[in-house]
Amino acid sequence: MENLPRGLPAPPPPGAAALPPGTYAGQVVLVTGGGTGLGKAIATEFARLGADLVIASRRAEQLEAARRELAAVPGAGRVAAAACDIRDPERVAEVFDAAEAALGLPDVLVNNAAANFPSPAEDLSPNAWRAVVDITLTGTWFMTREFGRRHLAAGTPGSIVNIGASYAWTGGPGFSHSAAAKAGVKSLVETLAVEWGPYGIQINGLVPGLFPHADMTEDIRGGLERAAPGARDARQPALRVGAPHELGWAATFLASPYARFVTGHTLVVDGANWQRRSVVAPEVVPVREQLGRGPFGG
Ligand SMILES: CCCCCC(=O)SCCNC(=O)CCNC(=O)[C@H](O)C(C)(C)COP(=O)(O)OP(=O)(O)OC[C@H]1O[C@@H](n2cnc3c(N)ncnc32)[C@H](O)[C@@H]1OP(=O)(O)O
Ligand SMILES: NC(=O)c1ccc[n+]([C@@H]2O[C@H](COP(=O)([O-])OP(=O)(O)OC[C@H]3O[C@@H](n4cnc5c(N)ncnc54)[C@H](OP(=O)(O)O)[C@@H]3O)[C@@H](O)[C@H]2O)c1
Repeated sequence: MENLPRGLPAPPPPGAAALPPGTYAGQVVLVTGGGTGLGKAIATEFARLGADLVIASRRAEQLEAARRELAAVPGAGRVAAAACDIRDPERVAEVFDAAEAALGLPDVLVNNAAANFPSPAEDLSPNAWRAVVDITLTGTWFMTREFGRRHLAAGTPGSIVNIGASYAWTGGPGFSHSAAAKAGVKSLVETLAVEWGPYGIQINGLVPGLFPHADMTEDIRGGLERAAPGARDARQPALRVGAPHELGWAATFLASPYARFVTGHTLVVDGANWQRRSVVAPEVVPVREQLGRGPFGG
């Protein structure tokens, strides 16, 4: 019988936990951007394992809807929502104050919030560059700094997971701002693992491949083949895209007691898609032509 390529097997369905029940019972997990997309999927898997959750992002209404959804996850602990722009270090400190007062100092920080839109590099205004770099890199740093300072002062251990992107290594034509920011985020993982390891603070990166979801911004969705989570995709070695709960499982492992000797590492969950490079590749189409844009935003 002909052995047809089937791609990587589908994961178990949502609802299964990757770690023992209660792994995060009594632990507080703070997820930025936890009200949408992959952040919500990650928060869901921590909730399933008993964590108390804080989700933080700018839009209060959407956060509240997600807070209710997360509180209904079987096994979930308490769930709090904090409206916050992570570009504002004072607001970041207030989120930690509120989290400490309500639930305790977060044991785990997942830096998932980020900003991105496709643009030819030469078209980016100074403000467009700043918006993406300030949210993705500087916002991640403000959250990380606040988490680190509080744990250093308290003498307690903690674990950070930074959500990245594979163009931190490869560069990202059409996403120069986001790729530069994600390279910075990856660099922070490698630096801080060494600086803070002696104090019991772990920090790792987690890179999603293509994980389509309903909350994707129009800008990002427009540049992709529309596909349902886990759908078949003949252009990837896995022959499918990722299912958001697969990323959630990876995050719960990286921050768990079972990964205590793993730090400074960035785990790529993308079915080897980013390795698909060859000296013979599809014909070059300039980014400006791909995006259908004239020079300098015209
Ligand atoms: C490929 C797989 C990787 C996928 C990675 C992701 O999904 S990352 C996650 C994607 N999700 C998100 O990005 C959600 C959050 N995104 C956002 O809030 C927005 O998109 C944002 C990044 C622009 C930030 O919003 P702000 O409210 O801070 O900024 P604001 O709307 O004032 O815009 C700031 C500057 O960016 C410019 N700008 C905004 N969108 C632009 C676009 N599509 N092309 C060019 N420039 C743009 C604006 O004109 C402005 O510059 P001027 O003032 O000069 O006019
Ligand atoms: N989906 C993919 O295929 C893919 C691939 C590679 C990497 N990633 C990475 O995965 C992570 C999640 O992306 P996603 O696909 O789930 O996108 P998303 O749904 O657009 O998530 C971005 C989140 O960040 C929050 N956010 C943005 N700016 C913020 C700010 N200034 N302060 C606080 N929160 C802010 C947003 O909420 P508010 O707008 O309410 O603030 C939103 O919840 C990102 O780090 C992204 O780079 C995703």
